[in-house]
Amino acid sequence: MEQLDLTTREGRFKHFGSVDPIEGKKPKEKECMADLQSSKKDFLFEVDSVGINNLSYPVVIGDYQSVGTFELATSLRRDEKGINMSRILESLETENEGGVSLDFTTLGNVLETLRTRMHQEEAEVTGAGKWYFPKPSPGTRLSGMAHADVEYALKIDGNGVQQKKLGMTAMVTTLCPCSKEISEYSAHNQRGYVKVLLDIDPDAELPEDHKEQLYQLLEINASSQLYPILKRTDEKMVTERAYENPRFVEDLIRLIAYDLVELDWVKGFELECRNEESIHQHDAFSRMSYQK
Ligand SMILES: Nc1nc2c(ncn2[C@@H]2O[C@H](COP(=O)(O)OP(=O)(O)OP(=O)(O)O)[C@@H](O)[C@H]2O)c(=O)[nH]1
Repeated sequence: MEQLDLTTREGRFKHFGSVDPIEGKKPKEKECMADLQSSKKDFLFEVDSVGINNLSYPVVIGDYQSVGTFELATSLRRDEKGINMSRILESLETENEGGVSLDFTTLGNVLETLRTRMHQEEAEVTGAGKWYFPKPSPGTRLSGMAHADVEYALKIDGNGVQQKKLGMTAMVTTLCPCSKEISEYSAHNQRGYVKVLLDIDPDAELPEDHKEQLYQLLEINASSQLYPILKRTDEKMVTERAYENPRFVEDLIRLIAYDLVELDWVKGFELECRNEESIHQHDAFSRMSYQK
């Protein structure tokens, strides 16, 4: 039995079962290693998308750093076995300046680098994260940090941008019109989630304040809005505003859809409203899609 020195880390590791590495027969230098991914023959099909997802990576959204989640991929030709996946992260790193800026220009740069380094025709990315921004209360104008979830999706090929999508999920207040109508007092209300995925015209000029525009039209059509800081005077305002503007999930989705159709940089959209019902254990939802 080997006498182990438990005062050293090496000794403790062996004591707990670690073994020495073997000499091995396979090459250790990169030039001598098999490169399976790059092997060429007829692999039966081309592949639409191959890459990585569920990647957590720092992002900058607006004025703040945030935690991003990414999916990045390229197409793959029929005569190639695989892609060199390490180049995906290398491409993302080229735009890392205290996080990757979540906007179409920066993501476009990442995709151009990726497409070139990977020698593939198409490249695509979806980057999502929480966008933080200051939001003042409706009466006292006291500002606190609010947030909405945003998603930028881009797909390019040798001819330029193929697909450009902008997603957002915002939280709102909805007050039930039926409950208001039938009850002697009060009306049940709840926190609602409005989720939109916009198909953006690649040729149109995307306004600088597109996030703000989108957030505003998602929440302004609801019964009332959510605020970080509310004093009593503010609380009275939002309570009464909700009572004055009752909305079913059906009302909300139609009112938002009207505003979205009016945006000239939007080609189409998928929209969902979901209420976490305060009088049920289940939720209520409405969903629609629209192409101009
Ligand atoms: N294609 C492919 N790669 C995978 C898969 N699973 C893991 N990998 C990756 O294989 C990568 C290593 O391969 P490459 O990126 O091709 O490394 P390399 O050939 O030394 O890189 P280059 O010098 O850029 O050619 C690692 O980043 C792994 O994440 C898979 O299912 N398919």
